[in-house]
Amino acid sequence: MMINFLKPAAHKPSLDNEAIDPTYKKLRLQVFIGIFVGYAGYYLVRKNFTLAMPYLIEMGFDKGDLGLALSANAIAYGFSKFLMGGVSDRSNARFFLPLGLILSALITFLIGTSAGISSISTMFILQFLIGWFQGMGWPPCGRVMTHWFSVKERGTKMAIWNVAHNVGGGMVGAMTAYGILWFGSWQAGIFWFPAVVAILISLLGLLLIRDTPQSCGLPPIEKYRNEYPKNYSASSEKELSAKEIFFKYVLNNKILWYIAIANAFVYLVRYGVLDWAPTYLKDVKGYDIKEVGWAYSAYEWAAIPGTLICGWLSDKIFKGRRAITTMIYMVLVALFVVIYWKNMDNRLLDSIALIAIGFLIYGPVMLIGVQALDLAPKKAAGTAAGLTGFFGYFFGTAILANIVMGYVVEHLGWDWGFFILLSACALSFLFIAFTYKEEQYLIKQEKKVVKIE
Ligand SMILES: O=P(O)(O)OC[C@H](O)CO
Repeated sequence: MMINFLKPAAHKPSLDNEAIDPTYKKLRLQVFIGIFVGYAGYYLVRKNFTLAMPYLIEMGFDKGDLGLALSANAIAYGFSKFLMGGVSDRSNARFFLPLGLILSALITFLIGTSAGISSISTMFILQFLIGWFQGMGWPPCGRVMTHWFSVKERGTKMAIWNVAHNVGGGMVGAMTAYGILWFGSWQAGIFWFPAVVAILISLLGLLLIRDTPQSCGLPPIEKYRNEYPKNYSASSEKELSAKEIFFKYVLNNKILWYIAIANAFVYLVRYGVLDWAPTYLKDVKGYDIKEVGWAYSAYEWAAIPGTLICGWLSDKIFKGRRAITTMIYMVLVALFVVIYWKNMDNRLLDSIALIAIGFLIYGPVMLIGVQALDLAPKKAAGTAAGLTGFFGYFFGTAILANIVMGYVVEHLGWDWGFFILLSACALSFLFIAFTYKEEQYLIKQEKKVVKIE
């Protein structure tokens, strides 16, 4: 049974005609800022544990055991993004997003206590909880996006929103450094300071986010923008049951399965390159730790322009065709993976290759989320994106990028590791290509206008 305060916000009587446009404009900006700041906040309390690992190793904990505790984060996140996506689709985004953020922050705070780091099993459980509560972040953002922005705007708007996670992730390092300096302990810097800021951000999210336009006395976005996607009708505004969401609209949607499988391979490249970059650069190419750190953060910062350009291209140049945009990006990713692999003596070229991969890979990461939102009814949007997230994190990140790649590199060498990354580029291209035809149909249908009340 749904907890009462989390239920989707009730529709309000319509505002006067002249109030609709200014209110829509104001609230669209307001809810967008709410989900941007809110999702950046989620990344402040996402993987702080990785920053604490050197201190924990000094305290005598084993690297492998700490890695195991960390893996609980990605595994729980994968399951939660899908299952909590189902709950989010039937919840008020205004309360759901801040609730997950507060819970993530509280657990993060707890990890910073001596009880939180007392044993590997405690750390495993706390990492699992963090991953689980983190899964409550993306789906309400997807709900807000599909209810406040039309299909044609989503490439650009999602691209801008999507950089929130790079901004949040990028700020953790600086906050940690200042936190240690100001508060005098690594626990306070790594865990407590970001957790307190995340709680403040969750209050801001509560203040800014609104569930649906109808809950503010506004018409649905399709009517406001006069843009009606395939199969849209008045019944598209009805909240769905969990059974309808999972079995009618998500699990039997063949195209969503293709996208989800493609996402596993895209995430294999995202984390296969990122997580192994420090080891590869240090062990194979002889980089020192400072150079590795620079290359590592350049990969993340390059994501911001790369994502924005990708969203713009998919909306303006490819007219909403996400598949072809992703396919082009994945070919270019493969090209720079080859350069990153084969170049042995030019450090500038290494940096260019890593920046290019970071610039390019986050476009497909974002567009697959957009495609999932586009292909499901908006009342099932969070679950649809959650299915792709589950494949991305459980199979792509935890199993393939971390475990399989680690084993292959250890036993067969880096050439085989790169063979896996290139195969992932090819397979993501292939599975996205399967969605190309359906997307043409979707875009043609969008031109037909279906009148609703
Ligand atoms: O990997 P996630 O689930 O945090 O999502 C990151 C981006 O927002 C994907 O669109």
